[in-house]
Amino acid sequence: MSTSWEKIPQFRRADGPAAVLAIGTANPDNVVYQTDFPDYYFRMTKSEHLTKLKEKFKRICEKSMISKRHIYLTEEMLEKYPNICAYEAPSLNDRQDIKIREVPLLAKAAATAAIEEWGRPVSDITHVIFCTTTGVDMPGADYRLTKLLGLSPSVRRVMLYHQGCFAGGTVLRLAKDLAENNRGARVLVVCSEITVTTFRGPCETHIDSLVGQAIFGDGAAALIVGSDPDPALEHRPLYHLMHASETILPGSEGTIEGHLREVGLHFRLSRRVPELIAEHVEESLHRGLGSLGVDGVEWNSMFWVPHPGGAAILDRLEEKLELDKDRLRATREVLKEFGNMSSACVFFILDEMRKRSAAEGKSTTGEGMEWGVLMGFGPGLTVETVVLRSVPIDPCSS
Ligand SMILES: CC(=O)CC(=O)SCCNC(=O)CCNC(=O)[C@H](O)C(C)(C)COP(=O)(O)OP(=O)(O)OC[C@H]1O[C@@H](n2cnc3c(N)ncnc32)[C@H](O)[C@@H]1OP(=O)(O)O
Repeated sequence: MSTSWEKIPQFRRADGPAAVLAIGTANPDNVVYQTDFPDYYFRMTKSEHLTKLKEKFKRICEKSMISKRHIYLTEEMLEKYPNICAYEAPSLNDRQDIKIREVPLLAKAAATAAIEEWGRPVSDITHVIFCTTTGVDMPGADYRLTKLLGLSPSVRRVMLYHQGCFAGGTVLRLAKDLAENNRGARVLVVCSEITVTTFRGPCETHIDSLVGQAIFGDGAAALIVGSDPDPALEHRPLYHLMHASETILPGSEGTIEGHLREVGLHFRLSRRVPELIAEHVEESLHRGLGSLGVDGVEWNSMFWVPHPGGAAILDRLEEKLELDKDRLRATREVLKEFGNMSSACVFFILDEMRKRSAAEGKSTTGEGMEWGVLMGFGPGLTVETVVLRSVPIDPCSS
């Protein structure tokens, strides 16, 4: 049987830009408070004798601007896995067993919340993008999530392992391309991060690892992304994805690295990271906005969603861009309540921002502003920049 090209249905692009149609988040139940954490951490890792190091850790925790974090590993679990509490002991098998099971479960909780807000059946999801820093496996966490949610076996999946904190921007960049190039596509995007692979005891000569112990937390966020929302079936979109780009910062090689070993994931974090990000941030912003023909923007007239890698990064950004204190309010709130949840963080901020904007009677989902920017920072040093356009808030719907 022969088919002529003319008879094959034409695949069409969407008319409008991709948009975030719903957001859901989830965290493990176990909460650690930053004020108690130095005592807890040095006790659990049997490191009480390292008194000077503990004092330094206290200083880092105090300056982190974090009040609490959700962490999957409880005291009971840590007692069961002494090698996870050591600085360097073979522990990858135990870590992997936990992550392979728990990362998709946390993702399911966030995805379920997003799908519920979206309001359409799971059978309408056409694509899945799953992102997690660790827990690499075959078939992957994307496969497990597909099964857990009962998605179509033919849903088109993309799995991103081991990217790090910039990947909140990466998944949006991919989702935008998928949604805009496949008319009717509805992309479930999930970032699920659990610190089981990075938790380890302290080491006097590896203070950057200690910084990681003070700032990383666990959480998952899910979005539904699609173009041309159907008003009969879907709510108004929350944010339009107008432009997405990625770049490696010059002179930044080796400043953030993560190496997977028998002992888990070892992090390298240079003190130069906040300064490097601030030094180059305007280049990324001009590239993104310039591509849209938007020029001469006053930075305080935009809404901001930078990955809160650490308090110092936010401080340097504020200084460099001369941002008013209010501009990073949602970002600082997420850092305070959850810590650095790697790729998932930026979506917690979007969620916080749109809810707060509605609660405070702002005219748009972007704190009353029209244009905004979401930025991911991570290993490389890689920067993802996504230009967003907010959506008017219907005063009758809040
Ligand atoms: C995982 C990914 O892919 C992406 C990521 O998000 S990676 C994480 C990115 N985050 C960062 O790079 C952290 C940025 N840093 C910070 O937020 C802050 O420096 C901090 C909260 C850690 C400390 O706050 P601060 O205001 O800078 O306090 P500061 O007094 O300078 O530092 C506290 C102590 O930590 C030490 N310290 C801070 N950063 C350090 C680093 N990267 N390496 C080693 N030591 C460090 C300081 O030397 C200092 O020690 P002393 O008290 O003995 O002098």
